[in-house]
Amino acid sequence: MSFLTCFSRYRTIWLKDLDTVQIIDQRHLPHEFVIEDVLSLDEMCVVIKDMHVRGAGLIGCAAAYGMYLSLRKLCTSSSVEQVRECLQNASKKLCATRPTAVNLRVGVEKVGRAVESVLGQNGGGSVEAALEAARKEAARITDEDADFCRRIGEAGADLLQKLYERKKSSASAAEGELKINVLTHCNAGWLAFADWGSALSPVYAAFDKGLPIHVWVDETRPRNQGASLTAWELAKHGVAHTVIADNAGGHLMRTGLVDVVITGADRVSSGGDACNKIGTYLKALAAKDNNVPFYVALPSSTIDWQLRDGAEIPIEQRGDDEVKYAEGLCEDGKRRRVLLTPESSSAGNWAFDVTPSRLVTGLLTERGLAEASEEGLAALFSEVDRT
Ligand SMILES: CSC[C@H]1O[C@H](OP(=O)(O)O)[C@H](O)[C@@H]1O
Repeated sequence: MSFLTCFSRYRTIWLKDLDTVQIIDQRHLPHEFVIEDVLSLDEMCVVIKDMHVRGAGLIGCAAAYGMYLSLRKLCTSSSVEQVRECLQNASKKLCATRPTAVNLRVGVEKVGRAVESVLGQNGGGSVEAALEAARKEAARITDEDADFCRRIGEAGADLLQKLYERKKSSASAAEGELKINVLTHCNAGWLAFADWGSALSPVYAAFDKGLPIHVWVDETRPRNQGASLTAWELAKHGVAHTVIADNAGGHLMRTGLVDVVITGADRVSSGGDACNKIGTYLKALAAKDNNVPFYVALPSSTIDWQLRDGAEIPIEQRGDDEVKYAEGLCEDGKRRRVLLTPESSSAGNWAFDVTPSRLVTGLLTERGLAEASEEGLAALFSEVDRT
């Protein structure tokens, strides 16, 4: 079995046995592949907050399994009231870990509702029934996340194919030299979801169909998810890519080296504003100025139907050490953290920004492409109750 085949068999989260959730601890990538056992709600909160797992879809799945793990600690004779209390406490703790990606809150709420539906039956249900309902719902959310992302890939590959055909008909380069250049920011690949990814899923689907494709990978300071995770994923899949400094994108767009920008999102408002990793907004501005299409790829679980204006999305601020220090593998093969700034300097660490819908060419969802507007999203998801 090749290295690639080996990794393509992994999802990012799974249940090993009824007491143990397993995850890939992404802090060690790209240099080490480490699987971590998560045994309790409190451990899951640390895993999410300290970003052993990250990415909107994946933290939604992790939070759902966190709700399940909280119930594992109850004794079988616990009352319905104790089950409800336990879930309320778990929900509060999980929602406090990372505030921006809406998938986390949605995962927590869905498990809460699934458990409530069995508790409500015949005036009271057992702890076993509650546990089984929570486990099933967490698994369902995870499967759905993977399935939505796979479908985003199919829709996005068609889009990339069309861009390629257009480029072929207008380009002077020989066909053998033609390729589609995608620029992406942060990591919205399979590591950020249960599987496949959002922004990278179209890249994988197009590559697997034989489309010549190359990806410009923003390093994505301060945590470098592009340099360490996106580059690792693409390398494992065999996709040609080049890691670039975060500030290079504007120059590349201006000199015709980018055909399309595709990013993920942590929360999209019902009006089509897209909140994503800090720096995304600047890429969207540069894309607009250079007529480069700018797509945001997301499963519908990332849409916050209750929030119309992206300016209201809570922006997570993380510790200043993430900006002041960089971490990596040294020449002696050891991993170290080094200080980049004067010891006394303070640093600001806004983790996300919001790109207004007017800068977004389209939203790539599991149901296909939507215009980035209230009308565009409503047309694709007409069944959703927006009240
Ligand atoms: C929507 S998936 C990937 C998404 O998650 C990243 O954030 P983080 O690594 O802080 O969890 C980033 O915004 C990506 O686009």
